[in-house]
Amino acid sequence: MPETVLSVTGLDGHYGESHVLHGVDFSIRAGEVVTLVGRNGAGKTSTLRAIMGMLPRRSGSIELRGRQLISLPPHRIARAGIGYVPDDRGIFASLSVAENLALPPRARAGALSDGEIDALFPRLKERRASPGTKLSGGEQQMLAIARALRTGAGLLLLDEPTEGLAPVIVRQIGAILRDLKGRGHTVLLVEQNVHFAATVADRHIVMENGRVVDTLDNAELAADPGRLDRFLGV
Ligand SMILES: Nc1ncnc2c1ncn2[C@@H]1O[C@H](COP(=O)(O)OP(=O)(O)OP(=O)(O)O)[C@@H](O)[C@H]1O
Repeated sequence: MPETVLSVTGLDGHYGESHVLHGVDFSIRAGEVVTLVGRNGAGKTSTLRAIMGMLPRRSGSIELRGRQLISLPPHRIARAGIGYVPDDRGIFASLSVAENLALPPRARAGALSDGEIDALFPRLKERRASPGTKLSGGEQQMLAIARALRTGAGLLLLDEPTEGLAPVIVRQIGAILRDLKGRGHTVLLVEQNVHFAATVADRHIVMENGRVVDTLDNAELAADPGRLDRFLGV
């Protein structure tokens, strides 16, 4: 069995007085692509933010390859090897593609080289000198993923990478995720599009009211496509 990369146990999280995560438990093994699914407000984004140290109050345990992260600040968590692509993608509009890519330091061994980034994201190579403002939503998403990979992050957290993108671009993002999986990367993504999720992920973690309420793999999803419906309200 591959090693456990991320282990989240009894994770609680608050925004001020608002208690939004109630003992979240799950783990992810090396090379897995796993989705977090659930209704709006279920706590998916907050879970990613808690893992990155960005939720103001959090408690419980978050281990990255056995290293406890719960008390570390976000920059130390990023340096430990987690790349985070938030739902707004975090692209600097006034900087070019090349400048956006070069922004975070190459923190670790295993970082993708510029050549590898160009091969994986040919569209970005063509647009190296374009400012962030001139990029389509899909290009921004690719740039944000490329930027995370360039740091050497072995674990990627992606918040709704396909949101608002045209089907042809969604397929390209899917191909990139499958390529990354083939290279041994581990990915946790929030995904509303269950059909897309089934084409890229090994396993799906279902959240409701700040808790994990079900976990199923693709074979289970295929055998019982209605199993997610009651959680997603479809
Ligand atoms: N900055 C914030 N301040 C206060 N409460 C927040 C904040 N962000 C989210 N919440 C609350 O936390 C709960 C979980 O929200 P979260 O965004 O994690 O859910 P989600 O499953 O990612 O849903 P969505 O797809 O709508 O983002 C919700 O009740 C939400 O209203």
